[in-house]
Amino acid sequence: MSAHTSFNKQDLKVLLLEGVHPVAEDIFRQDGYENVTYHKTALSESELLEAINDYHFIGIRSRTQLSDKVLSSAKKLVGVGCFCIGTNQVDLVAAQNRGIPVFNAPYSNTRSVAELVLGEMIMLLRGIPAKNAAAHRGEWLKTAALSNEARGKTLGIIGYGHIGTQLGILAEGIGMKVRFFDIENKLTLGNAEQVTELNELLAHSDVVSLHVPETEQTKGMMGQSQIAQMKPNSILINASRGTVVDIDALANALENKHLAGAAIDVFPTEPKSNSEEFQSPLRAFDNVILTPHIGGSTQEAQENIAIEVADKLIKYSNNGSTMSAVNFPQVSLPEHDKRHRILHIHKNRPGVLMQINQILSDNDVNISGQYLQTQGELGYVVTDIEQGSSQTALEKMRDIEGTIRARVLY
Ligand SMILES: NC(=O)c1ccc[n+]([C@@H]2O[C@H](COP(=O)([O-])OP(=O)(O)OC[C@H]3O[C@@H](n4cnc5c(N)ncnc54)[C@H](O)[C@@H]3O)[C@@H](O)[C@H]2O)c1
Ligand SMILES: O=C(O)[C@H](O)COP(=O)(O)O
Repeated sequence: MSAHTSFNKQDLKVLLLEGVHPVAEDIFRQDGYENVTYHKTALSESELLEAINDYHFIGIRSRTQLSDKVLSSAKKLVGVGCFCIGTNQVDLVAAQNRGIPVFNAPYSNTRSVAELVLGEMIMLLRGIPAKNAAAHRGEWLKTAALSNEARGKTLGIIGYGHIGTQLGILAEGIGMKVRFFDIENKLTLGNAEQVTELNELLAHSDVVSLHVPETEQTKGMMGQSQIAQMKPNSILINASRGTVVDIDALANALENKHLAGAAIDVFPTEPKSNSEEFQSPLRAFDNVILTPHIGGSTQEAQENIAIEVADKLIKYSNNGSTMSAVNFPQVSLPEHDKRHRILHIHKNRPGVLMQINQILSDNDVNISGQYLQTQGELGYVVTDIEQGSSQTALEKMRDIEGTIRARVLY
């Protein structure tokens, strides 16, 4: 990674929230970013509105809401790092319109979620949560009623992505039959079987586990009628996003004993901090495992995420590379030692590249490398030039119609 950037790294301010693993702060500092502020908690909207204007980079997890309103106050913001998988807490379009790439860690905590769900599935099939709660109250529920082995049971996975596939393999390892529903045609791993109708999956699964992202289609996808389609005495697990399951419908199904149990890690509304009370109708049920959105919260996952996302933010800051940004044209860039690198982010419209090159030609600037990528409404041109009049060229490029932002690295 080049040690030279147009900004003095000491002047670039980094805000890390929600107790991201401390190795992220170490990585920034080791790369020369001395101005790092670390908070263990999320900031409220009003706190963010007050603070964010000072920062060039922000690192968050799933709690911090980077809305259009918050981003409009973030005048200096260069990049956002979601130190998690989900990016639904960020208004990605608003960030894109401001030329701010958003990075995440799409894989690092997936194994942790799959392992948790496997454990919950075994516990629920044996009726352990209810027996455990009763024992804590002094009751002795020694019975084999509604207590089953996982072997030979059917697991229905909804969303067969990074987590769903790993869960499928782990479940097959203990002798379960795995079926899945996904909107895409997926390569099946092990002996898993893809089904084309959600209702069919629901009707024949002993355990249904959700691993979809939060989208318009997945919001409320497990409502009253879908839960009613589930096999009597089956189990529902949700460690994806809280909006995917209708909690009141689930509570009804548990109340009338249609389901044998559930494990829920994510909720439509979650406490903003560990000191806020957790409210949910599911608290009434001993046969429900309730966890505070910790599917990906293991030491291993959090450290790997911190390394991955901090590296992506630093690479973008130092080098302009946007590989794996979720809302931005992706450009993988070589080092630019001994050259100046101009980054030009603009609205995707014809003629911008031509104007950039005209400016360089008019200023006798020799291009040594050029990269263009577009995504939707956004265009990103990176031009490596021989050292010299990059600042003059940059000023002129900023005047090109449709320019969102431009900066030079040297
Ligand atoms: N509880 C936690 O702490 C925790 C941790 C990590 C991830 N998550 C959540 O889990 C989700 C899944 O993670 P992943 O890494 O497996 O994601 P992924 O993108 O690898 O897989 C998601 C899968 O869902 C499928 N899908 C999308 N919409 C669908 C729909 N309407 N119906 C059926 N399938 C659909 C996609 O095609 C894809 O195969 C994340 O988006 C995140 O919200 C939660
Ligand atoms: O999107 C994710 O990776 C999970 O929901 C975990 O979020 P967290 O970092 O807030 O625990």
